[in-house]
Amino acid sequence: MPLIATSRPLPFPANIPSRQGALEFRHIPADALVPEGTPAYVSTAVDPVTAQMIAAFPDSLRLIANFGTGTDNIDLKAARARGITVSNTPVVTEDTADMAFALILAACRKLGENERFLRDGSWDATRPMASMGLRVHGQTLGLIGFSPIAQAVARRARGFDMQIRYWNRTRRPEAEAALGAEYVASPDELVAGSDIVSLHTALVPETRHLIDAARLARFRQGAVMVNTARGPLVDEKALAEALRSGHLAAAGLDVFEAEPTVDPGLLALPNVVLTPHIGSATAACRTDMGRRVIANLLAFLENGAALDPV
Ligand SMILES: NC(=O)c1ccc[n+]([C@@H]2O[C@H](COP(=O)([O-])OP(=O)(O)OC[C@H]3O[C@@H](n4cnc5c(N)ncnc54)[C@H](O)[C@@H]3O)[C@@H](O)[C@H]2O)c1
Repeated sequence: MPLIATSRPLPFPANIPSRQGALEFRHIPADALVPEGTPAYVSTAVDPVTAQMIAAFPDSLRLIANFGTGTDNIDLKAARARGITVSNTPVVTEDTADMAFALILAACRKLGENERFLRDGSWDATRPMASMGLRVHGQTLGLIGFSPIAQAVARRARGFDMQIRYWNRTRRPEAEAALGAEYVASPDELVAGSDIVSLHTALVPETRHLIDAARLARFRQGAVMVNTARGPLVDEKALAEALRSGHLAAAGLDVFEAEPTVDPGLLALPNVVLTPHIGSATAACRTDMGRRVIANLLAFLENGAALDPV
């Protein structure tokens, strides 16, 4: 019966058969030793798998199956050095794109702020022009990164008659033509020419603080920024300042620099919509992700190759 260590208790069914017998999932806390003989470790995107943990894994452990798409929680270099395969669950694209679009709409149309007015009894049909929301349809959408999620956002934006521009470290002519998107050569040029900017790059050392104070200064006056990718892509303190000064009209954030802590400066602002990293948090998507973790485990245990190696 293969023992599969997990970084937290996971609601997997008890009797998943494999050629080596039913899989037995057992939560092993980060500071405890994974037993010898364990072939795989399942992590979730919010549980760090550090170099120290990887060094302490038994020699039998050959696969880290991440329950999530982003693998920045795992020290990939340390895994590679020990010859451990890492897999992910790239089945969250459409749900996360829905979330990015929900944040675009919520930030531009001030959904959070307006709902708070209604709930606290301040319904006021005569509110001044300055408190009005921003138009979404027909605006210019700038995508930072042309990842699968970015392209799914672009498909939605077409239905809103938006002009789509993107910057990616590699130009993607085919996807660009299919989506009617315009390639822009630098992030600075992209933010300077977009009404709404949405972030979609992976978090790697080169993309940390891709959006810092200097780049925020290049955004259009009154622009909107949405981040459903990873918090550390943005210098949160600089973003809070840009929102406080009004240089940015609004933001929508699903991810944060030090989750689950949110910068108090952001919490204090009315013009930012904040959600607790729920890009993939639909019941259907989480079910798909769980199935994909199991499919990766079985493929690896039975055929020696994961379906979704990173
Ligand atoms: N909010 C959520 O719940 C949620 C859900 C899924 C994914 N995500 C995040 O969304 C983002 C996009 O995910 P995805 O699956 O579409 O794509 P991905 O994670 O495969 O990222 C690919 C993108 O990152 C860019 N990239 C990689 N290395 C780079 C570098 N050194 N410099 C510049 N760009 C670089 C690539 O060019 C590409 O555009 C990721 O950050 C991912 O972690 C968030």
